Amino acid sequence: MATFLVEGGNPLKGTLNPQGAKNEALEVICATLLTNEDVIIENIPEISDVLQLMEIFKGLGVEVERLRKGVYRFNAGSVDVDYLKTELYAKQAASLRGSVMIIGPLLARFGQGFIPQPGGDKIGRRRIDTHFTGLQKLGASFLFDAQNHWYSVKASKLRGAYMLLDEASVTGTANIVMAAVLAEGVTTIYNAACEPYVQQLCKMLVSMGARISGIGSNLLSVEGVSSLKGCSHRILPDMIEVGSFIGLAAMTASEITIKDVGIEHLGIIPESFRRLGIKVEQQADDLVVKDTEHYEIENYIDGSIMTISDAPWPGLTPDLLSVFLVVATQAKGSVLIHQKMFESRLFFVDKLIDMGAQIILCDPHRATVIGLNREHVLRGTKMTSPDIRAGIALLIAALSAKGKSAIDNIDQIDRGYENIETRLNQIGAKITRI
Ligand SMILES: CC(=O)N[C@H]1[C@@H](OP(=O)(O)OP(=O)(O)OC[C@H]2O[C@@H](n3ccc(=O)[nH]c3=O)[C@H](O)[C@@H]2O)O[C@H](CO)[C@@H](O)[C@@H]1O
Ligand SMILES: C=C(OP(=O)(O)O)C(=O)O
Repeated sequence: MATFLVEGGNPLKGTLNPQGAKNEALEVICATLLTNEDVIIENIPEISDVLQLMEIFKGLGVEVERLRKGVYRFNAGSVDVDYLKTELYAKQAASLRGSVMIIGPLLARFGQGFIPQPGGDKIGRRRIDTHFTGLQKLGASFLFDAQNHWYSVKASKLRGAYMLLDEASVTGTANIVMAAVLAEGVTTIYNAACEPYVQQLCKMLVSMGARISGIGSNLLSVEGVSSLKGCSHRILPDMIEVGSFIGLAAMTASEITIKDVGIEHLGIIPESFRRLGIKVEQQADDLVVKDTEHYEIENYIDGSIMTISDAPWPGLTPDLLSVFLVVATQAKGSVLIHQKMFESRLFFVDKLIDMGAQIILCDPHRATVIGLNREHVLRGTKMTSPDIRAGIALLIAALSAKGKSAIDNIDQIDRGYENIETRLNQIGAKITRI
């Protein structure tokens, strides 16, 4: 397991280019299984989760060709479904969350799909019931092998159906849509997730010949077609990385320009940082963060303490709450961070408290942060990255801290941020990978 050694306290200045979105990449790569024609995808982040998914695809017999950095050709003309029964597949699929999304397309095209308990962040219970109830509605039979933690689906034919999802699951909606595009008849999905990742997936499917309406809403209608063709698709900038960079600039009191952010796809994210008092200026499609020596958290109109909480899109993504939390530690004022979706994502605050932050962990879902207004800078320390987003939050804390820090288990950060130390060192950070 690699470690980052971080020398904190250096001001950063310059421009950062966000990578392509991890969660969109995982969805659209899975969608390439739906056609026997070439699909070209641009702006793929070359991060460990995505590279691991590509390894699974190669095992399945999919041609995966790197045309140039971030641009890949996929051809699923011949797929060896028996690969799903190998031990290697079980190991690979269990290492990332995104692997769960091969089920829908494989079921649609080959009548079967298997998946072991998917991996991803260990941030609390992560049920996948919604995926399977949706696929069952389309006519699939479902089996769960509780002893080996294997989920499997089978269907000789899928038929469109109406369904009201029990929760707006992001990967669940993706799986169901990918199955429905090749089902016979119309599928209506109510309470669908509509994060930009899902919107982008649907747009790519439409360019492959699928018929989907309601894209961007929580009511999707999919009229099944008999086959899909190839297409070219470009992945959006990673909104979580954009948010992480806003947090980094504020916390280190730096001036950073974040280029080509895809502003219209960021939803409530920039405004939520502004509510912490951070000046986030829009210049064309760039965001500029500056003058962050002091930033003051807003209160509600009645004077009470503000809450920053997550919600399904267009609410605030849960994947940025760790960054909001760390940024609040140097603000003026107090805020309640309420992570509603996941129950084990806030425990990393212990490390921030060791560094001198004033945080009360109220319960596994809620933490109150009392901002220090830079009257005391954080102190460098030794820490471990428990998950991808706590990892980046700890890296931001270490970069703002006085003295040296060591962050272990940075493989977690590598899951979602490409060459992060190289990119941050280019604008003045001092991070060494050992
Ligand atoms: C690979 C990928 O794309 N991962 C993302 C995806 O995970 P994933 O698709 O696994 O997450 P889900 O959307 O299924 O659910 C996330 C969590 O929120 C809960 N939940 C969800 C919807 C809802 O209306 N109410 C509710 O409580 C679920 O029970 C679960 O605990 O979406 C999550 C929620 O944005 C993100 O954190 C993950 O980064
Ligand atoms: C929770 C996340 O990822 P995953 O769903 O892949 O574990 C994340 O990206 O913050």
